[in-house]
Amino acid sequence: MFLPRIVKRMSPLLGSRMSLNACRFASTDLVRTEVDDKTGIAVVTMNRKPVNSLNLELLRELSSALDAVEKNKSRGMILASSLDTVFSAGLDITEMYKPDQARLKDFWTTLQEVWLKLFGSGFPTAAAINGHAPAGGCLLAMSCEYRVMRPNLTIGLNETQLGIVAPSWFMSTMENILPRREVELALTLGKMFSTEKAHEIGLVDEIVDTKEEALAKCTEFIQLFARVPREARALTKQSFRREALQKLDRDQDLQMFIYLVNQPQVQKGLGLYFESLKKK
Ligand SMILES: CC/C=C\C/C=C\CCC/C=C/CC(=O)SCCNC(=O)CCNC(=O)[C@H](O)C(C)(C)COP(=O)(O)OP(=O)(O)OC[C@H]1O[C@@H](n2cnc3c(N)ncnc32)[C@H](O)[C@@H]1OP(=O)(O)O
Repeated sequence: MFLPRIVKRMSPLLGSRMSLNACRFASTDLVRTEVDDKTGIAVVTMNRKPVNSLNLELLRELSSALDAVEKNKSRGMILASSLDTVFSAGLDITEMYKPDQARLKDFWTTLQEVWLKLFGSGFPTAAAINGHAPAGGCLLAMSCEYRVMRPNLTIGLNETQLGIVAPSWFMSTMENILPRREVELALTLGKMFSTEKAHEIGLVDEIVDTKEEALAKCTEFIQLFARVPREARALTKQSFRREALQKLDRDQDLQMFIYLVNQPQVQKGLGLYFESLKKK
């Protein structure tokens, strides 16, 4: 259970430029939320070693962090990772391989919830992609309004490479950024883009060398909205994203997921993939 701890502290996060700003922290082991008092922007940092794979607990805490950002009326939110080379490895395969059925249901429902809150948020969002972002990691980054990434990393929806199918709302999220043709190719190939290629096609907005620069660029993006009336901005964003949001029929999607994941050939594929990751 996520219990936000709100305390005043000096920010160690953004280096010397921001170190004098007092921050409010609402943190757990898996997700750290820090609101800069000067900018009013919350940085939500995923912290699940070794690769921020999204298990039920991490998803629950992300969901609570998004609620806290909304409730605190933050000016915006930056999603980041505490890890040096991985933003998020996507869904935790162990949640889907030989799953406990009740937990599997909870897991998928919580993932839906996180996406609905992040993609559908009224506040501005940006992703500081300071590491690889395959599959579910790419979904989180794409659900934000702006993406800043370090060089020589990879990002994409690689599901077909694993023998599984990205749910239609993963597809709609990519389609909110890239032209349809590009999305179809990326999805059918299960393409992982380099940072540089992702920037060239517009999947990523800026490339920077360090995490600190990524956070600074995300901050600049969010500050673009400083003079735009908050409600008007929020309703415009939500209206623009409504079609994608409304297309998700949560019950039907859950049933389809449970059915497909439990298919013997999908279980076999997930098992082989998981083994190959371990042997790497
Ligand atoms: C027809 C049927 C259709 C559908 C039904 C089924 C499903 C529907 C749902 C579909 C949606 C899926 C979305 C997903 O997100 S699936 C997950 C996809 N993720 C990946 O493919 C990423 C895999 N990981 C990597 O590529 C690398 O780990 C990464 C580049 C992120 C980092 O590399 P690095 O070299 O730094 O670390 P590794 O040595 O590879 O890994 C360290 C340990 O972490 C474990 N690991 C990695 N990724 C995962 C993961 N996603 N889940 C669980 N565990 C993971 C890895 O095994 C290593 O473990 P140890 O060996 O140290 O024990």
